[in-house]
Amino acid sequence: MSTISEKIFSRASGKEAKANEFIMANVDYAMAHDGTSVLAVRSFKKMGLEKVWDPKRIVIPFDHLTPANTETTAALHHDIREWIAEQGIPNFFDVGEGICHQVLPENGFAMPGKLVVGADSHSCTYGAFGAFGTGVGATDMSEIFAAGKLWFKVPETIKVTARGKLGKHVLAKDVTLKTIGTVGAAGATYKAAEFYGDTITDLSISGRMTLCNMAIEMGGKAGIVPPDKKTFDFLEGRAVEEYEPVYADEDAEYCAEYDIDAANLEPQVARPHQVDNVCDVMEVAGTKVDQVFIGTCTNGRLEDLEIAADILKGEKVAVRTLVIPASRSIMIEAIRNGTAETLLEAGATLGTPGCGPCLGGHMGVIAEGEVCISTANRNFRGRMGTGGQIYLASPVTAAASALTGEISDPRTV
Ligand SMILES: CC(C)[C@H](C(=O)O)[C@@H](O)C(=O)O
Ligand code: SF4
Repeated sequence: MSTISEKIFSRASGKEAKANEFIMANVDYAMAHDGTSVLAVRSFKKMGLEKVWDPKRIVIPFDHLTPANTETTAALHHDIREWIAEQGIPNFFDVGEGICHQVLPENGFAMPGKLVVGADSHSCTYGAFGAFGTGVGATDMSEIFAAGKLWFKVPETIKVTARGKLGKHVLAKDVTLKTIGTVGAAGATYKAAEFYGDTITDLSISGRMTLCNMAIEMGGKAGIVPPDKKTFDFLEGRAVEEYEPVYADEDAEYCAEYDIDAANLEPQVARPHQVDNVCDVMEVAGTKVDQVFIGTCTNGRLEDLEIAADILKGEKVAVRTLVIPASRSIMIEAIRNGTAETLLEAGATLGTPGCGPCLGGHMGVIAEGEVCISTANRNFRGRMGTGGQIYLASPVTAAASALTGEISDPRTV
């Protein structure tokens, strides 16, 4: 009677692991990006260590401040590149390759049953592939760099079941926001979430990534979709090693259960400044926006860009609209299939694959008093610029709002 998390931690610790126990687990893959690797490497060096435990199991994408925005960032990038070369870490993805949470799955590091730990809170994205993906701080990451293991408290698990076919212009992001609105921003603190129901199995891999990506926004340690044929097809020729899918037992114990009625779901929006401040789009329709941002590890995939392009085709945006593909390969595909051209012709700006203005780093921060509707995962006060207001929504709601210059229900434009 075990949950997916208990099974993954049992394998990773070499002993039967049960919720609330403390265990030492072997990490399958460890990720740090340009933002956090700096601190992890500093702490690693402080321990007086020379070589990392296993260079092949470390993945470092540069995505947060890329291309470098200041001389300080450029110098940090420079130092980390040197350390990566010194350590012989083969899985280094430099400026322009994309956002860590897109780069790892695309390159086959997120696999069913694996323990994938990242020095970034949205590492829960890897749960879309049936992995236990979770974020840790940079100091914890330095321990993993050193020894390949870390202690964990095995989380309890909540079960979220979404049923019903999604209506027109209602997307994975709406299911995600509804789930967070229902569970609450702290409702799943230090718990894993397992996602079930026909709505979830019907989601594309991209949609499942959106859902798992935001598990941390309800406090979740992980968000996991049980792997199925879609997962295995995606991983075909991509997985970097063999993997063993893991499923929960019928009588696994859940600490809470939630049901989401997806059939009657309206497009959702999270209002400033909390991710669980969720409502139907109609409640905020008409709110004037200054900027639209389509991108991030939540919604910067090809499917998201295509959905936006569908709405914007042959039209002109009414406000500045920034589109940032989540990875190089997504950008290439968007160029190849005409999506990029459609977006550019509609007046959107296309940015280098990476995090962009998501956390207020650069490339599209907003001014005091400005409003941005964004496809990202966080709308905290000041995140995209002090005094700015962020509304979170799906790519189709964001694109519809770009057309009108105000928050709009995509079913009405
Ligand atoms: C910079 C990084 C530590 C941070 C995170 O952990 O999530 C960032 O990616 C974010 O989304 O706020
Ligand atoms: S896109 Fe945003 S949420 Fe995702 S890793 Fe980058 S900064 Fe964090």
